[in-house]
Amino acid sequence: MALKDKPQTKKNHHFFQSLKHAGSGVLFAIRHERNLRRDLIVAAVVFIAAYLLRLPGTSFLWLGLVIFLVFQAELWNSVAEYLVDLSTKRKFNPLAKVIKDLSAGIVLLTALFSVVVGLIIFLPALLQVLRTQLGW
Ligand SMILES: Nc1ncnc2c1ncn2[C@@H]1O[C@H](COP(=O)(O)OP(=O)(O)OP(=O)(O)O)[C@@H](O)[C@H]1O
Repeated sequence: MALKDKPQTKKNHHFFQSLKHAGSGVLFAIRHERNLRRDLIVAAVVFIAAYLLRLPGTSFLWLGLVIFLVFQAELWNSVAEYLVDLSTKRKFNPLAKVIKDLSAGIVLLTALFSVVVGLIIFLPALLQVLRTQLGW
C-alpha cells in the first residue's frame, strides 16, 4: 500500500489492484532508499560499458542477473529494516541488531558476488582493448 492511499487492510480484489500496490512498493523503494538509487546508476553505467565494449549477449545476461540479485537483496534488506523499526519502534534491541546486521550481510555478500562476476566479464574485454589500442 502506498502511504498516501486510502487505508486498506483487506486483500486485493483483482490483478490490477495487486499490480498497483506492487508498483507503489518499487517506487517507494526508489524514492526512499539511497542505496537502491546508487545501484540503479551503477547498473546503467555497467550496461553502457558492456555495450561500448561490444560484450556478447551471454555477458549481458550474467550482468542482468547479478544486478537483479543486488536489487532483490536491497529490497529484502529494506523489508527487514522496516519490520524491525515497526516492531521495536526504533528502541534498541539486541535481536533487532542481529536481524538488521544479518540483512545487511546478505546485501554485502550479493554485492561481492556481483563484483566478482563483473571482474570476470570486464577484465578480459578491457585487456583486449588495451592490447589493440596500445599494442600491448
Ligand atoms: N532497533 C535497533 N536495535 C539495535 N540495533 C539497531 C536498531 N536499529 C538499528 N540498529 C543498528 O544500526 C544499524 C543501522 O541501522 P539502520 O536501520 O539505520 O540501517 P541503515 O543504515 O538504514 O542500513 P543501510 O546501510 O542498509 O541503509 C543496524 O545495522 C544495526 O546494527
